[in-house]
Amino acid sequence: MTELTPLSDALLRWLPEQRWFGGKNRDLSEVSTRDAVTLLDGDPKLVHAVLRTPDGEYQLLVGRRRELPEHLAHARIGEVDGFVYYEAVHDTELMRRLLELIAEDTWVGGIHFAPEPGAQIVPSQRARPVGAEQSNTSVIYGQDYILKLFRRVVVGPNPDLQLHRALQSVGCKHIARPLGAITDEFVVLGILQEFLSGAAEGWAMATASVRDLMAEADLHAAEVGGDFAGESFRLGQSVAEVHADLRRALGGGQEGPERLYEAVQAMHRRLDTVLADVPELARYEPALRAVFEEARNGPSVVDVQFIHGDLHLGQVLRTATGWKLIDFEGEPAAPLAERNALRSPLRDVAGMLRSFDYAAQQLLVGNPADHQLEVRAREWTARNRDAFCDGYAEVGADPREQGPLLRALELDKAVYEVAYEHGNRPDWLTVPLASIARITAGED
Ligand SMILES: Nc1ncnc2c1ncn2[C@@H]1O[C@H](COP(=O)(O)OP(=O)(O)O)[C@@H](O)[C@H]1O
Ligand SMILES: O=P(O)(O)O[C@H]1O[C@H](CO)[C@@H](O[C@H]2O[C@H](CO)[C@@H](O)[C@H](O)[C@H]2O)[C@H](O)[C@H]1O
Repeated sequence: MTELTPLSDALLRWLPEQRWFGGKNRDLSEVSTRDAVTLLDGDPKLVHAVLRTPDGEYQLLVGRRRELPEHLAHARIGEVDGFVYYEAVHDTELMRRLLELIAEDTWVGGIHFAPEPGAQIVPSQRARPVGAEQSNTSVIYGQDYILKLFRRVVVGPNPDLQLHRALQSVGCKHIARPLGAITDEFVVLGILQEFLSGAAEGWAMATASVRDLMAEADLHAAEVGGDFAGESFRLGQSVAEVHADLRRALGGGQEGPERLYEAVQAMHRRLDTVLADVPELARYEPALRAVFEEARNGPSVVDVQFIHGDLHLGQVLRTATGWKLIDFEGEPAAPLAERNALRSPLRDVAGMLRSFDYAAQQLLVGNPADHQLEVRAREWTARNRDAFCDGYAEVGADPREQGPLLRALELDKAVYEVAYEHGNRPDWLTVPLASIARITAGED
C-alpha cells in the first residue's frame, strides 16, 4: 500500500494512452504501485513511484496539487481526497527539483542523485519535456542538459549509462557527454546528459528528404535539393568510428560457429514469439526462416563487441560539427543479458539500413497506391543505404561483404519492429510488415 494506491483505477484508464507503455495489446485488469518515495513535500508535492503492470514495472513521477493550473491540465491522471495527481514531467517546478538533487549529490529514500565525476551542474534552468514520441521520457533544462527518465524498471547494469561512460573515457566525438545519474541500489532510473542544442534529428532530416523527392516525382534522388546521400555517407563513417571507440574502450572478440548457430536460433525464437502475438506475420514465416538459415552459410567466425543495439535514424543527431549517436539502451523490451552481451556490429548496420526503408515507406502508409511514388521511395532507400555502407567501409569492414548475415539481421530487426509497433504504435504495424513482404519476395 502506498500513497498512490487509491489512484489505481485512474492509472488503469490513463496508462494505455501513454506512448511509452508497451503493453497496449495486453489485457489490463489491474495495476498497482510500490515504493512511493517523496522527493519534494508540500504543494506541489513530487512522488517517485514504481507501477506494477502485466507488462512489467514502469517508473512514474507523480505531481500532486490542490489545484491543477490550466497549463498542466493535459498531464492530469486523477483525483483522490481533494488532491489532483498528474504526470510531474510537465511541471517545471518539480523537474527543477530533480536537477537540484543531482547537483547536490544526494540520497532520498534509497534513490541516489549524483553528478558524474568532474561535472558541474547549474540547477537554475527552465525545464520542458521532449515533445517527441519515445519509449522513455526526457526533460530538457534550458539549453544545457537533458535528463532521460527510463520508463521500464530493469534490475541490473544499464547499457546506456555504461556505454556512455566508456565512450567518454576514450574521448569519443560522436556522443553527448554524460553528466549525472539517478540510481537506486539495483536500477538506473535516469541519465543526465549534455543537451545538443540546435541539433537536428536524423529521422526528421531523412523524412524531409523523402518528402522533397516525392514532391518532384519526375526527378531522381540525386537531382533534388534535399538529397540525403552525403549525410548518409558521413553517418556511416560516424557509426564505424563509434564501433571502433567501443572496441578501444571495452575490447571485443571473435565467436565461432556455435555462437553463430545460437544467434540464428535466437532469430527463430524471436519469430516464434512474435508469430504468437501477430497472426499477420504467419504468411511470411517460411521465407523468414529460410533467410535466417542462409546466415549459417557465411563466414563461421564473427567479430563481436559492445554495440548500440537499437540504432535507427531517431537515435542520431546532426550537430554543426557532425553526427552524434544517442540512446545506447538497446531494444527497450529485450532482456538485459542480451542487451549487455557482445554482439556483431552488423546488428547496428542492419538497424540503420532498416531505418532508411522506414523513412521512405512510412510516408506512403494510408495513401492510395501510386506506382511512381513507390519506385521513388525504393530508389531513395537504395541510394541512402549504399551511401551509408560506403561511409562505414571507409573506416571499418564493408558490411556488404557479409551479405547473408546482414540480410538475416535486417529481417530479424523487422520482426522485432512488428512486435514493437504491435505493442506501442499499432497504426504503424503495416510499415515493417510491408518491408518483410517486399524483402522476402526478393523485391529489395
Ligand atoms: N543529448 C541530446 N541532445 C539533444 N536532444 C536529445 C539528446 N538526447 C536525446 N535527445 C532528443 O530526445 C529524444 C529522445 O531521446 P532518446 O534517448 O532516444 O530516448 P528514448 O529512449 O525514449 O528513445 C531524441 O529523439 C532527441 O530528439
Ligand atoms: O528510440 P527507441 O529506443 O524508443 O526505439 C524504439 O522506438 C523506435 C520508434 O520511436 C523504433 O524504431 C522504429 O521506428 C523508427 C521511426 O519512428 C525507425 O526509424 C526505426 O527504423 C524503426 O525500427 C525502435 O525499433 C524501438 O526500439
